[in-house]
Amino acid sequence: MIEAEKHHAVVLKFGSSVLRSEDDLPSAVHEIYRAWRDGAQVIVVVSALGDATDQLLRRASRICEQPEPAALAALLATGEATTVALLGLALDRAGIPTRILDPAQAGLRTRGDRLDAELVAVDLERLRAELQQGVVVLPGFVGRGEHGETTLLGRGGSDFTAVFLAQRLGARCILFKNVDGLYTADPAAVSWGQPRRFARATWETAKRVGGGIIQPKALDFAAAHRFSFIIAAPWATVWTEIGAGPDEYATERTPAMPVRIALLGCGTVGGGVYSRLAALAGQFEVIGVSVRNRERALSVGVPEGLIVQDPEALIDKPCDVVVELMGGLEPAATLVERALRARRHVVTANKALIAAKGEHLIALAAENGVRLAYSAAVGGALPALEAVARARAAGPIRSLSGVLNGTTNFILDQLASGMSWDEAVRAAQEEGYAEADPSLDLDGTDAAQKIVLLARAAFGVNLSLDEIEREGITRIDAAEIARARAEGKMIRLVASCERTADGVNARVRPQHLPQSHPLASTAGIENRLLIEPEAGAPLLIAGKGAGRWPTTESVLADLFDIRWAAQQVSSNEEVEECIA
Ligand SMILES: NC(=O)C1=CN([C@@H]2O[C@H](COP(=O)(O)OP(=O)(O)OC[C@H]3O[C@@H](n4cnc5c(N)ncnc54)[C@H](O)[C@@H]3O)[C@@H](O)[C@H]2O)C=CC1
Ligand SMILES: N[C@@H](CC=O)C(=O)O
Repeated sequence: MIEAEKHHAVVLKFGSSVLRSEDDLPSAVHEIYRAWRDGAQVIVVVSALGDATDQLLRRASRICEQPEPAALAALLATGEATTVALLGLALDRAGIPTRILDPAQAGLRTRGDRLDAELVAVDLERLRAELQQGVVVLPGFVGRGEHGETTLLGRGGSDFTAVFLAQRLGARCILFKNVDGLYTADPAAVSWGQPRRFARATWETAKRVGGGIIQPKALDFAAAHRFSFIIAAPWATVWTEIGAGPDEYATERTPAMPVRIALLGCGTVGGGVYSRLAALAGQFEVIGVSVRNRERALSVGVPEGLIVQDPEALIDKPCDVVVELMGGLEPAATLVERALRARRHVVTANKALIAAKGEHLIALAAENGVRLAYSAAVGGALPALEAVARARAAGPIRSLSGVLNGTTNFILDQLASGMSWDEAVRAAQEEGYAEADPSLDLDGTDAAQKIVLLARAAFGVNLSLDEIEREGITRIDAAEIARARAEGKMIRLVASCERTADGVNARVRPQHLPQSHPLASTAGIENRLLIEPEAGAPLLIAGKGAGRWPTTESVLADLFDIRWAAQQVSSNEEVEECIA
């Protein structure tokens, strides 16, 4: 990851070369999610998809040969507005809290030519307030003139929007392109010779050699404000920093091989993970999928040739990462142990496994020099373990409390809206929210397993499930929910733990929360976690905690982290070989 985490805020700009169609939206979501999970406040600036702007221009010219700027600006702005809306939907599917803004809401004021305007102001107060609520997505290329009219920033103007916003916010800025940085000449246009990539280049050099890669107005603005930014391809492990320089060529590395993955389990989450890995074939290669139910695997497009029945044989095949998405304690525990001993990294979403055997497996991974990653085991897309780790690094934590089970929260909402118990449970199962055995959700076991993982991250203790006092939602009915609502309260299943003089205490139980409580309005499959430090302000985080796509997002982020780390190691080895 490109140092987004060191900055409080990061502006990520996705241009038409990387968002060619709706099919590219999930890949942009992976980049956005990783930056958000790392604790950055994320502002996303988008262009129109692919050649949408050209198509709109052709459409305009079919109607009127010399269109009036007001109408043309209004028409072209729909390209970016469409991408913003579509990306908003893709982020929602992934369970990431998102705020969509239009140029007027963002206060993006311009001056000058209506079709080639200069940005002069942005409503920073509004932006900062929106960033407290989630990832902010807004259109590039479009602003509002002095009288509120739609204005455009000239072709490639989304670069200008991104650089301008980042400079004003004091944020990091990454412009994602379909090249992994600035080259001495456009690699797509050169018919002979090998253009060289810059690791670092001045604004002037970028303007001289950049051709169409960065909008000249964005470069002029950056140069005038001595503002550095990055040009990268999605999932880049290399990039170019455009700034004060001096110019420096990159040491070219051997292109990275795809990370080889053995997938164990292809149900709700495994099916989502497989379909994304298949779409990311340049980065990952699935070498086999171990399943119990062939039909389910075939239905998400796993080819016959990849389906295997013997998970042990699959783990023993040459591979880099084993992704365990079968769930339950056995055979998952035995297989994960085998994978770690064979020096495979392991990614899992299995909280039952990590709650029961985490201490042992973490030690085994360390002994074998591999990673055991399990972000998805708590909170789906909610980056709960990461937020707790950051809070702990900043100072001692007093307590944690959260709504950590999506199924029960969803069921409580369905009961409140008139559904019967059986219907509500069936709906949670059909949507893929519930555990294979839904009683684990209903009786509070799933939330208790999650609080075991969080207590380990917050306090370094290994609680056993038996130590956790727990009560689920099985005794709650619609009448009790209605009574609570009449008193201005919401019933939520809350898992919590805190340090006391006697150690760490944890519990799971339904609570009647006043509307003003930060967990009271947790809706549907949303999860929320409140982290209270010994000193300083509490932190509340939210995100979708269950379902195929939120959980897939989290598993994918673990895999991208492993890919990133592996490439750092191999490029360091290459440098050492050169020195030797
Ligand atoms: N569904 C969700 O929203 C979330 C699930 N998780 C966790 O992710 C894991 C997977 O959950 P889901 O995909 O929902 O479950 P699922 O029941 O839909 O999928 C599990 C798949 O693994 C297969 N499987 C089980 N044992 C196997 C074996 N021995 N060999 C080969 N395949 C085997 C099953 O046939 C099934 O297709 C679980 O640990 C769960 O707790 C975590 C976060 C959210
Ligand atoms: N069954 C779990 C799935 C995610 O962990 C839930 O409903 O929260």
